[in-house]
Amino acid sequence: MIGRLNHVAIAVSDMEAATAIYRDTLGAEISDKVAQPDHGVSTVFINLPNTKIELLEPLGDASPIAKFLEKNPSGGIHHICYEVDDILAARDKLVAQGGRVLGDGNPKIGAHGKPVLFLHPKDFLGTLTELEQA
Ligand SMILES: CC[C@@H](C(=O)O)C(=O)SCCNC(=O)CCNC(=O)[C@H](O)C(C)(C)COP(=O)(O)OP(=O)(O)OC[C@H]1O[C@@H](n2cnc3c(N)ncnc32)[C@H](O)[C@@H]1OP(=O)(O)O
Ligand SMILES: [Co+2]
Repeated sequence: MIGRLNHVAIAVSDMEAATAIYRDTLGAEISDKVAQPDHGVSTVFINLPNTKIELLEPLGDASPIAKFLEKNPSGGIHHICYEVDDILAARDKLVAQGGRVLGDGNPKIGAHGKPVLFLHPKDFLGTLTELEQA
């Protein structure tokens, strides 16, 4: 079902400090910061030869990453994102196997303009898992 690793997301409380680490210390090229109001986060992407790193900073009062950052104030790996050829077929198959899709169960448009959905971390080895339509 799953295909390419699209991105690994890291939650951060200070985006400027985080981008400085990737840009200045690790020598990576970073994207502009983009507000994603439908997702309660702001994002910066780091394009690597084989995948991407997504830096996430809370946006608004009800950010889904707020509690994670309370527990991990210096930041941490928040989720991984796999591409799938057919996100609705993947969702239906996972739900039929007892997997929990977060939110209302329907895909939302993600940071790359494609449908995404999230799977509960307790069903996937303690790892919050995002699926993105390829
Ligand atoms: C920019 C758009 C998009 C893209 O295109 O890339 C994005 O990436 S948006 C990214 C942000 N959006 C989301 O994360 C949406 C999905 N997330 C959620 O619905 C919630 O964050 C959550 C996963 C349901 C967690 O909710 P929360 O209220 O923060 O915590 P809970 O108390 O309900 O947590 C229950 C349980 O799960 C553990 N947990 C929580 N978050 C994670 C995590 N990121 N990785 C691993 N485990 C996680 C939490 O510790 C609790 O465990 P126990 O303490 O053992 O009960
Ligand atoms: Co993501």
